[in-house]
Amino acid sequence: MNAAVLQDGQVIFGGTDLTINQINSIAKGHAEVCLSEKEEFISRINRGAEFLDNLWKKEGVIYGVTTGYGDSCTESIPTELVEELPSHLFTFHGCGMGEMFSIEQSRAILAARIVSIAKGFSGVRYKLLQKLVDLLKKDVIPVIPQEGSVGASGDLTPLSYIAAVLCGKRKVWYLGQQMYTTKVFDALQIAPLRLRPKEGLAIMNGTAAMTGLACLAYKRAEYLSQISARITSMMCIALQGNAYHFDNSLFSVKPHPGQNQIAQWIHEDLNVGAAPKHNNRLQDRYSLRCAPHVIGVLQDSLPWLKRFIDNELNSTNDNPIIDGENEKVLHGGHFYGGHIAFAMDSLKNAVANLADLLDRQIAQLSDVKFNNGLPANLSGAVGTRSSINHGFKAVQIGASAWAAEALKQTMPASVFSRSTECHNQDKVSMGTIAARDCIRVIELTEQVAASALMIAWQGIQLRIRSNSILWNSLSYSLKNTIKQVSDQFTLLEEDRELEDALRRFVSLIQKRHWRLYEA
Ligand SMILES: N[C@@H](Cc1ccc(O)cc1)C(=O)O
Repeated sequence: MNAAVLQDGQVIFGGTDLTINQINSIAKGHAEVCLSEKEEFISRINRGAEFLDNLWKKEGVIYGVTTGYGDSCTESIPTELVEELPSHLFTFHGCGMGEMFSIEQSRAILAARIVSIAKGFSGVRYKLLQKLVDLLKKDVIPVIPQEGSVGASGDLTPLSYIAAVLCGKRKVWYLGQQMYTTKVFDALQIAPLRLRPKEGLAIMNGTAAMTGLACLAYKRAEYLSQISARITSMMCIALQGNAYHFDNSLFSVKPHPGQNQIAQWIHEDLNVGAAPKHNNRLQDRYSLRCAPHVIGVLQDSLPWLKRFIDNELNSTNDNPIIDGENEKVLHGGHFYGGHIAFAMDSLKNAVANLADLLDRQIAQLSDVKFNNGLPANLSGAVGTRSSINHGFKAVQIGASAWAAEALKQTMPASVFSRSTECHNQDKVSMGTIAARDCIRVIELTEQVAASALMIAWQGIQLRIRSNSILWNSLSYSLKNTIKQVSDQFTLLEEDRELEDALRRFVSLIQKRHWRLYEA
């Protein structure tokens, strides 16, 4: 990877926990990755693999090594076929369907799997970890179809694409293209690996697909919470709303810290002092007045969501657990992604509520019945020209469609558990479906936020043009965002196609371009 873009420094796998931010940096190709070369780490990893080898020689039976997988564990594998077993595992799971995960998402998934295996309880060789890290280093990224995981025997099918690629099979992303793995391996002189008995299972039997996605979703949601607060402030100015709805003493009696934080940010943006003794101003509609109560649900959820994701990311999500130190093989269900499933089901609900909130704010601002004297659909056309111009009418309709589509995706996935694999997997998490839904909800909400930002900016510009607000009365933070939008967008006077501008705004949200709050 180009050294010039490695702005986030180095990330070392092995020995320490990784953060959600580090997974995001790796996904974006902004971090240089390496594997710990500490003697103690290398020997701890290898001890697990050696212990397994010795145990196999001594006892002759180890689940997933000398037996079939899952419900087929009663099948014992003749010694001469044991070596072939791992390649059967990734081969029969080569049945993923649907769209492919993006390169960014696939890097996050690969990185999440390495974090888990590097905990040292998966019974693999150090060499396998080296090979996995090498893929990231050389940016040779497995192509992974999105569909086919129930999220509780691990993400078996998606992760089979990582195992297969290590062995030189299937396809990889390289230089932005999908290419056959053999071709890229030949060109880069990467030798395919032959998996040792437990190694196929170690790569596949965990929650890395949903967890990698969860790390990406978390970062985007965190930003959406902040930008929704900033947009609400702009909407409040444009609608000439009641700034005292965000007063500090009002919020001191409702002690949700995240909700208070949002109210405080909006209050500071609005540049007003403490509420007067008696406030005659009318109460605004809920999408303004209750904005901290809606955005606050997400803001207050971020800490526990982070804890769930951090813990899953830095866990050994595998089975069986190989404890080389104490020479134990522990059988359990650590491939079960219940925490990520619940986190993603919850996150998509909280985020979709932002789409809904912003869509309602847009509706108020576009409608002359509610917008306190602004033109219909925020059109900036004047004189007779205003009769043929329709301003943001279609963008408002679009925002309603995106909000509805986001809300429609909030059905929890985790409640759709179904018994599968001959009733061995009779309760599963569906966490990967939850994470994919969550990403989609986030995408749609970013579209609504992009429209809301544009429309709120137009509302403020129209107020400035008609002298109903003064530029100098605005807070530093609002002026800053308004200037940033002015660099990207000019006042909508005559109707024009807004698709390109909207797409640019969405991408600027994803790049965290808009300067928001110091949390
Ligand atoms: N997750 C199962 C293993 C398994 C692997 C592949 C399968 O197709 C099914 C089950 C376990 O550890 O018990």
